[in-house]
Parts: sequence; structure tokens; C-alpha cells
Amino acid sequence: MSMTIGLAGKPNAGKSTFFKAATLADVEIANYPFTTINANHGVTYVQVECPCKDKEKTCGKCVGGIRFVPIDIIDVAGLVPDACKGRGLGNTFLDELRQAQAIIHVVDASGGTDAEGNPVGIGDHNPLDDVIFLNREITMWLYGILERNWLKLARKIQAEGLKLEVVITEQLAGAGIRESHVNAALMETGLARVDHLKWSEEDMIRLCDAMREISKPLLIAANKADIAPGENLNKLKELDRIVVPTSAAAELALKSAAKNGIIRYTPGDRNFDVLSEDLPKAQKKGLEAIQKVIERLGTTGVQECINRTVFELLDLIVVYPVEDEGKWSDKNGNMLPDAYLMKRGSTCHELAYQIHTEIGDRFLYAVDARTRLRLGEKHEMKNGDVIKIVSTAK
Ligand SMILES: Nc1nc2c(ncn2[C@@H]2O[C@H](COP(=O)(O)OP(=O)(O)OP(=O)(O)O)[C@@H](O)[C@H]2O)c(=O)[nH]1
Repeated sequence: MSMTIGLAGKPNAGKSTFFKAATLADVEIANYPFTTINANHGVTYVQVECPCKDKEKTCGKCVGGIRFVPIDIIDVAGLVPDACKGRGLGNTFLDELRQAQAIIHVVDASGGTDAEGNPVGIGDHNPLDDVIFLNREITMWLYGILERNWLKLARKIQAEGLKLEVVITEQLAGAGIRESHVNAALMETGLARVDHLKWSEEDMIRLCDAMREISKPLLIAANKADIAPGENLNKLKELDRIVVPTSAAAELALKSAAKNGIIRYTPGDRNFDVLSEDLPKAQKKGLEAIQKVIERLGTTGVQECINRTVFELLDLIVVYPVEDEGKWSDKNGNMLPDAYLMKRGSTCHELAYQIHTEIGDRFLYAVDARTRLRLGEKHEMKNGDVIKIVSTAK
């Protein structure tokens, strides 16, 4: 499954810094597919414990037992108020957003920038306003699409006996909304039980809000946490969603230093080792300041945002298809050659289809490479499973 995270946020919240930090590859993981596709499209990695830890031999694809699984990340163009009405960069923003399965909202938790990103005094702006604003913009974008032709569509559903959820899904397909999202939103809002011809504008906005929440789950990076007043961080943490304090600037500095061989640092670590002895004073001081920040925050938070988006928000698991269940390798002896991200609850048969349509069509059974047990097509895989698929495909 190809996975795309969209990074959203107002100007000056630190979105570009977060994006650069997330996509800057350290030399140690440079054998991975390269990271920057273009200015705002890149590859970042979720980190998992590599299954080769359970074998005598290391796979050569992980770094110290940590496997980096690539995912796409888009730095969604700057958002301005009323983007959904097509002002400023709004249309590009929404256009890019439709490609994302989840959103990391980079919020300036320091409160040092106003709604449009202009600098103000630290703590002068309430970051909760930015959270409400972004959600509202996305909801109103969906509403704008749904409301177009609605009267005509609503009558057509009635006259031709069409299914409500099918018509709504068709109308919103371009925004990445699927029928399951529509159905869930209809149930959640109670609108499934209300005649759609009687829906008010407010009902439709409520429906769009529910569809947004279901189809584009969102995590908050409470950025600039290094300088943010504690009160702001607390306010954000009280929200009913995942909030991770981050310092994108610290992560970028650490990753750059690691890339230049100055420090040894694995993203997400709680500390780093300085490798070079005679650093210029300013650099030494800078690194000491960063050390203090991560001591206070735990980590810089950037890697945590990515991992939690994938494993908590989207509830994905990682599975490793192999052809040799003894060596955990492909035909050429490459150990654990691939790592697939799949929805929790996915079956062996679905994995077969992910590998190749023909392997899916000609699936016979699977083998759990750890236990050597045979698994049927309906068997639901677990995170970290190493699976051999047996099929009659050539
Ligand atoms: N203190 C602190 N400053 C940060 C952090 N992240 C970013 N900044 C600073 O915030 C400013 C804005 O960062 P950008 O990454 O350019 O912000 P942006 O959201 O991409 O803004 P646009 O490119 O205008 O959309 C820069 O001066 C960064 O150095 C952080 O974690 N802590």
C-alpha cells in the first residue's frame, strides 16, 4: 500500500523545516530510495524493529536492528484564510491534500505568529485557533464540492431510486472520499435516518465535517515546543486527538550534523554522540542547546509524529514477504527484501495481491516463517509477520 502523509499548516509554523527534517536522509540510510522527489514531495521513514533481530544473521537492510520503511510525504502549499473559496494558494493546497491519507498539522505552539503567519510576540496568538481554522477549511472545501449541483442530485436520487451514499461518493471522489467514509459519516451524524431532501445547510456541513475526520485523520505537531509557553502546549494536549510536541528546527539541525559526520544520531533518539572533537565554539554551543531541548521534550518529536501517524492514526502494520521460509529471503538470497505497510486486519491473500495480481489470483496458502505453520487465505496477519506466499503463479 502506498502511503502519503500531507503536512499542513499556516505560513511560518515550521512546515518547511519539518519537511526538510523528515526527508533528509542520513548517510547510514543512504542506500534507501532517494528522498527528495521535488521541492515539496519527498520520502520519509517509519521506524520498526527489524525481524532479523530474531535470526543469527543480520539482514543488511536495517541500521542497528531498526528498519526504515519508506512513505511519501507532501509539504502541502501554504494555507491562507478562506482557501476553500479559492483565495491565494488555496487551490493548490486542496489539490495536494486529496493525495494524502493522513495529515500532520504543523502548528506554531509558541503562539508567536498570527493567523496568517506574521510574527507577533510569543504567546500572543492562540494556537487552538489554527487547529479550528484548518479543520474548518477542509470541511468547507468538501462542502463546496458536495453543495454543487446538490439540489439536482438530491432529486435524482429520489426519482431514479439511486443509493444516497453512492451519489455522495461519486460527487466527492476527487477529494479522496470513499463509500465507507460516507457511510460511516452518515451513521455518525444520524443523517442516515433523515430524508436527504430535508437536510439543512448545517446538516450538510456536519456531514462534511464527519467525512473529513474519517477520511483524513489528523495529528498535531505542536511545533516550536522548544520556545512554546507550557500553557499553550497544555491547551493543545487537551484536544481529543494525538498531539506531539516537536522541535522541527532541532531535528533538522541534528540530521544535518549527522549527515555531515559531526554527530551520530538516529531519528527519534533521546540523545546523540558528538564524533568530532574540535568543533567551532558556536556549533558546540548549538548542539548543547539542542541536547537541553530534547532532554526536556524527550525527543525532537518529528519521528514520533511520523510513527504515530502510521501506526496509531492509520492503524497500519508492517509485514515482510519472503520466498524462502528458512532463510527469510527472496530467490537470490536477499534477506527480508521488502517491508509492506498494510491495514491492520489484512489477510495473507491481500498480501499476495499486494505483491502481484497473479500471485493473488493463484494463491494456494501462506506460511508463517517464524512458526512454519500453514496459513489460509483468510488468516489475518500481525505486525512484524514474515510470510511466504505459495501460489501456482510462474
Ligand atoms: N524555535 C523554533 N523555531 C522553528 C522551529 N521550526 C521552525 N522554526 C522557525 O520558524 C520559521 C518558519 O519556519 P518555516 O519552516 O520556514 O515555516 P513554514 O511553515 O514552512 O512557512 P512557509 O514556508 O512560509 O509556509 C523559521 O525561522 C524557522 O527557523 C522550531 O521547532 N523551533
